[in-house]
Order: sequence, then structure tokens, then C-alpha cells
Amino acid sequence: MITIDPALFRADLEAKPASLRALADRLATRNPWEFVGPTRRVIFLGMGSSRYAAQVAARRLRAAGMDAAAEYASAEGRPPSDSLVVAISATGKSQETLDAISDLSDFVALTNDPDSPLARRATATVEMHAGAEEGGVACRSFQHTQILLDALVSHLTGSEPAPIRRAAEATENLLTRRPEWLPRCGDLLKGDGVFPIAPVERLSSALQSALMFREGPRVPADGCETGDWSHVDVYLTKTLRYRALFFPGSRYDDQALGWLRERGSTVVAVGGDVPGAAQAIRFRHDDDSRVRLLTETLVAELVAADWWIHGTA
Ligand SMILES: O=P(O)(O)OC[C@H]1O[C@](O)(CO)[C@@H](O)[C@@H]1O
Repeated sequence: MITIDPALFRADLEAKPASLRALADRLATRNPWEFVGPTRRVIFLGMGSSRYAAQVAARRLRAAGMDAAAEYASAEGRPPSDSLVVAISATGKSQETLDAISDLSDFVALTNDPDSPLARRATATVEMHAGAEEGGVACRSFQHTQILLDALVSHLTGSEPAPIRRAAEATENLLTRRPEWLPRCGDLLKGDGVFPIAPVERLSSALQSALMFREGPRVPADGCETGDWSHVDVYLTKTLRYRALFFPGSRYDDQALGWLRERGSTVVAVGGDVPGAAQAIRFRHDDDSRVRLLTETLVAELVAADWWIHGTA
């Protein structure tokens, strides 16, 4: 049984910059994926935030011409036999992920616990090196999963590695400047639910942000892709005190913002200024979308920690 604790969760968040720098040092000297040879197809398996991170990585592999998918570990069926299967689980204990690999003879585990049941059954293990998350919420491990999957994408496609040190600086900048932005952001997001919105290339930011509000303070929240928003979430703006946590960068930003303005919804923008936002939370290096991807969920995580500790009243 995992215990979750809001003060320890906040301490886990405060440890992000040091944890990122230690990971950057490690990856500078060793490629954790060097054992992976050329492959035609990559299948990621996972649940929750592990799958959110995988979705983005699979998309990047497809954009580079590879066959890749991020599958719910709970899905029926098994990956085609000529696939590199990467089962992702921070704890290495999610039942659905263990079930998904139960009859696979060959798979790689990406996990924060090298002694976990998942790692014990794997052909090879890549460690997240996120340290113990004492608060019981996957936060640093989510960030490290993104980075390690980026390292796999670089290994397979030759793409630029993740800007880890810049993400550490951006994270530190948001943490130290909390008094400037956090109280106002917390006030603005109080309504009938928090709805993070992000471009498909950074969809994990919306989904993980929403998860933080559900898992911590147990506030209704759901993440949405910016273009899709006008087809699925716009409807809620009529009936709810809708609070949008907006991650700019989609070519459909204006379309969504137009509706939000018309319906009088409250918008908090992260990492960029957008027209009509009640607040724009900027951070160091936020002109780089890959730094944003690795950093921007911290806004939701810190608000969620604050509400969880102090309540939302
Ligand atoms: O990566 P894991 O350990 O399999 O966890 C999957 C999901 O389960 C949770 O721990 C909650 O049950 C989430 O925080 C996480 O996203």
C-alpha cells in the first residue's frame, strides 16, 4: 500500500532540479539504451503518467518514420513479435503492466525500481534514477521517464537529446519565483474544475497536470488537446465555472482562446502570453518547446500540492 503525503509531495517537487542535474551527468557519460540495436517497431506499454510520457515519445518516433505506438498496458492482445517492447512503470508494480508482459519472452523495463517485479522479469532494465518519491505521487519519475524516452528516440533516430540542464534551470526558476505566481494562480484556478489544454506534441503536459489535481487534492480535472478542445471540451464552458490551464503552442490556440473568451472562462497561461489570459506564468527558457515539455507540469503540481496541504476553500 502506497501512502501519499502532501508535504512530502511538495518536497519531491523541490528536489526536481538536483535530480535532473544528476540525470544529466549520468546520461552525459553513458547511453542507457546502447544495448538496443536497429529496430523496425517500438511498442510502449504503461498506465497513467507512464503512458502519457510514452504517447509523446511514440509520436516523435513516428514523425521520424518509425513504426511506434504507446499502448494501454490493459489492452487486449500482444505486440507483434518483431517489436521492441518497452514496458514503463515507475513503481514496477502496476498490475496491468505486469499482466501485459506476463507471457512476453523479451521486453525492456523502464522503471524507477530495479528490484521491482517488472524489472525482475525483464530482459533488460533501464532505470529512471528519479530517487524515492516519498510523497507517493509520480512527479520526478514522470519527468525522468520523458527524458529517458527522449534518449531512446535520440538513440534510434539521431535526434537532439533532451535539454535536461536547461529544464533544471527552468524548474528552479519556477520554484524560486513561487511567491510571484503561485497564490494568484491558485486563486484563479478555483472553480468547478481545472482543465489543462496542450498541443498534441505536448499532450502529456495536459494529461499529467489534470492527474495531479485528481490524485492530490481530488479536484475534478481533465486534460485536452488544443485543436480537439473545440470538439469535445468547449461544451463544458457553458455550464461550469471553467478554469483553463493553457499551454500555448498549437496552431489552434486562437480557436480555443476565442471560445474561452466568448464564454467568459478563466484562462491561466503557462510558458507564454496569450490574449485574454488572467495570468501568464513565464519561466526561464520557455521559448524552447522541449524545455516547456519537461518543465510546465510543475505549475499544476505546485498548485495541487498547495491545495492538498491548505484546502481549496
Ligand atoms: O508508472 P506506474 O508505477 O506503473 O504507475 C502508473 C500510474 O499509477 C499511479 O501511481 C496512480 O495509481 C499514477 O501516479 C501513475 O501515473
